[in-house]
Amino acid sequence: MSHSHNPAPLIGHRAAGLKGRVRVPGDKSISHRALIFGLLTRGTTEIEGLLEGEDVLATGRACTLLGAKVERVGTGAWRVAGTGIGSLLPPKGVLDFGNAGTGSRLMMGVVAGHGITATFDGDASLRKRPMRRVLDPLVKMGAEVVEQAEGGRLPLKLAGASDPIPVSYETPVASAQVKSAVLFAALNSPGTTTVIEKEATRDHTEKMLAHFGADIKVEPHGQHGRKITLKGRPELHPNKVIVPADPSSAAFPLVAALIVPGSDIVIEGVMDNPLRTGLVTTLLEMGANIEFTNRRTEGGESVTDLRVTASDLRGVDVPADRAPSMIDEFPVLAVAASFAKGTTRMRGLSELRVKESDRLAAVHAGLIANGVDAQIEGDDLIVHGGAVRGGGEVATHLDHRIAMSFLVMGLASQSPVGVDDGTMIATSFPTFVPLMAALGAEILPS
Ligand SMILES: O=C(O)C1=C[C@@H](OP(=O)(O)O)[C@@H](O)[C@H](O)C1
Ligand SMILES: C=C(OP(=O)(O)O)C(=O)O
Repeated sequence: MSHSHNPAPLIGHRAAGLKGRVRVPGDKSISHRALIFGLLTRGTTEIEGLLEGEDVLATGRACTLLGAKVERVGTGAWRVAGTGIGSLLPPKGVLDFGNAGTGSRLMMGVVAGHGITATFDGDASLRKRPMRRVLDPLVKMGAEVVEQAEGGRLPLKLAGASDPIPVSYETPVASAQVKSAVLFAALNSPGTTTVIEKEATRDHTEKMLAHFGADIKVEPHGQHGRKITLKGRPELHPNKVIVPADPSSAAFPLVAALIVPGSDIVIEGVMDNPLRTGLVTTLLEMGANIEFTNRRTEGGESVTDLRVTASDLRGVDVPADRAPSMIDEFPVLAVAASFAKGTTRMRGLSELRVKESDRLAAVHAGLIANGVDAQIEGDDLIVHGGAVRGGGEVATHLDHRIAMSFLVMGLASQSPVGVDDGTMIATSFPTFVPLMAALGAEILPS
């Protein structure tokens, strides 16, 4: 499927202190999964606080093509009438996931576990991303890759197995998408599947499996890992999903408030699942003023309000084993590090090379374009902070997080920072520009 769009360049201007209270949209990871659980549950699943971003909407369309009735009943309020496990329909069209790695890979797991054939496609960014990491275990479970672009890439056609073979699978990369694809395929398997991860990654699929009544066990494995055991063919029961605010989106106003002098903001109800809080941990080590108030549980996840005031940051060493808990936050951490006193070293970033863009290269290039002294050494990114000149135009390579990170940089640099295209921001945070404006930040078309 060819996607072309008109790039919309944006520019972030130097701001006076940011002020106000905001709530960022629902978590993207949980939103994708909520729709997929709706599809796999017979009966009606109600969702509150769904992220209405392009990535998640693409997953909703795929669920419709696979037989669900997906209905928007209010802002963020959705209803999914599912077919149930084992009863998906063969899709009449291509499953087009646009820019979304998560939607495409999770749905490959769903399709692999059913006796149907589906074609998966996406935009120019998604077509470059590696899919073998999910296809390898799914083929072990009996699925067949009928057609694929070179290197196991999209577009590809996948024929699922009507009786997927239960497996014991150790994920070779720290990836919640790979883990989740195997678990979704295993849902229609006549036996018990085990997934082992050496390093724990976000556990939303596991939590939601339990929430919908599946028989799942999660145990510690080794020093940082987990072993997940799932019994196939459960009868999932419809259960309401309340989606908490996305910590990966909260990261942008959070870093903005730290680096813009005079800022004092509150970001409400941010999910603080410990497998998602690596950025906050790191910023606290850097000397950030972040207060956690009103901690409570929402939709089975712990959430908290974050009060953030402008801070004098200092450079730190970020250990590689923290990377999975902040994998999408490194671009904006690199921006925070640019304003910190001293050097920040972020270790073990190889996975950044296979996101919507090669984020290691894109972040490095953006820093250099704005006068920040930075190097890549192996899989590490090193940023020497201080006053940031700005004035650069950053190539975003169809990557929403690169766009938002450098617009945030422009709010505190000496000269404004431009990005060549802001359209991809709509994939994960469609209200980013107005939300930042409500805090007093000027992000304008250029
Ligand atoms: O499972 C998920 O919802 C996600 C997992 C991560 O990807 P990987 O599994 O490739 O690490 C993350 O980068 C992505 O934004 C969302
Ligand atoms: C990596 C990301 O998403 P995905 O893999 O779903 O495209 C992201 O949102 O930063």
